[in-house]
Amino acid sequence: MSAAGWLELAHDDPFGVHNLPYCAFGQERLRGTGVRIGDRILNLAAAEERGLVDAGGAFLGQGTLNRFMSAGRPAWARVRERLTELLSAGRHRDAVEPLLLPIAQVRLGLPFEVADYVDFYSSQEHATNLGRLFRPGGEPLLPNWKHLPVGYHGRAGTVVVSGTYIPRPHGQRKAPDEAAPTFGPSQRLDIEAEVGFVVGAPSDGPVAVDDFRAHVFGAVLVNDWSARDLQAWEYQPLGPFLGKSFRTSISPWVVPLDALDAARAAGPAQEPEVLPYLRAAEHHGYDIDLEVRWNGTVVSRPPFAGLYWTPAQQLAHMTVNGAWARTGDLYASGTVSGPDPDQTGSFIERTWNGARPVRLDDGTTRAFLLDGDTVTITGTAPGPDGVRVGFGEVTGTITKPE
Ligand SMILES: O=C(O)/C=C/C(=O)CC(=O)CC(=O)O
Ligand SMILES: [Ca+2]
Ligand SMILES: [Mg+2]
Repeated sequence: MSAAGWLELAHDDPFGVHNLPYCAFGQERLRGTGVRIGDRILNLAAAEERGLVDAGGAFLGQGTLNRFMSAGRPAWARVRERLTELLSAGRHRDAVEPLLLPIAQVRLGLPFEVADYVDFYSSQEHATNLGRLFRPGGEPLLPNWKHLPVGYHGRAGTVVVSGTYIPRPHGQRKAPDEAAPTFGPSQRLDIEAEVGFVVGAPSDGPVAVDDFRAHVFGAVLVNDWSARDLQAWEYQPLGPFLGKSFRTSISPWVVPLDALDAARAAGPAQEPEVLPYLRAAEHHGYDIDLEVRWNGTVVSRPPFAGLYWTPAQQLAHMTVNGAWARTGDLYASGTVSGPDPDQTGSFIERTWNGARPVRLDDGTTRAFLLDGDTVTITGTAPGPDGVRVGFGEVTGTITKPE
């Protein structure tokens, strides 16, 4: 048997047995959860019903991953080991092959029900750029920024799966030189390329920074669509509100944390030293390469590895006040921006507030999003033996206001 097993996938398929991201799918007669292998999905309810996998019934009758995610790390590890065996060892082929569905034949849904949604602000380059753009003349990084992972609570109910259309939001906006606000469709619609982490095992209080792996199930790609004109007028003093809550898109695949072991990368040096509750025994982030396409043209390649605050620190901070974490809690990294202009995770940075429009392959130029524009964010990370781990994509197209 080759390393790629009976499925005969290419050795470097980013969706080989080293990855195994989970999803939820639904169509008229067929609704359930699955795990991706190559360009197919193993129907997990069918696999559990036939006794091929034992997740304590967590896959049966479920159109969402929440129940399985709540089962905790020992169950995730056991199921992952079993799935690896089923999808590698030739003796399982006859039982498993009939349960594989081509991805093209299913409608991928939101993989989990989002409990709470939190968005951080953890890229120093992004925070510095936005500080300059939103608060010119002031110190771009506020005094708290290097002491705690700044974040805000978003709107869980408007998190949508990749492929969902994004209607241009309406709202109030007021440019500094205007006397009074006006109401209408956003004229400065933007994206934010991020990585989100989802809580599987709940907590009844603070999650210590070293307990990250016991609670976090996996990671998704996030596009935190942002209406900059609405945001600039409304955000002080309480932070982002309607400028970001109209929709947030996530990828349909939840990449298990276990698939990202080879992508662990030393976290950044943190100076000044952080308070004890943010100090991890093993201070690490993840080396995930993002790519942002605007109507097909690659406009940016944001590097997640450079983020100042790690996902473990974010979760510890989010709960340190005594708040518990629930299954389905989604917390996003914040916009991922590197130091170079073509590494920025938002268009307000990429075009410097519209001053430097980008040219797309079709010869047109853009500052902010037009109706009909499509943005697709993809991501990959290092896996075992030089093979990449695929995150797939999160994509969305802007439609005229509803
Ligand atoms: O600097 C500000 O006032 C606001 C910045 C953001 O757009 C907030 C946000 O969504 C955080 C992020 O994605 O990094
Ligand atoms: Ca954001
Ligand atoms: Mg959003």
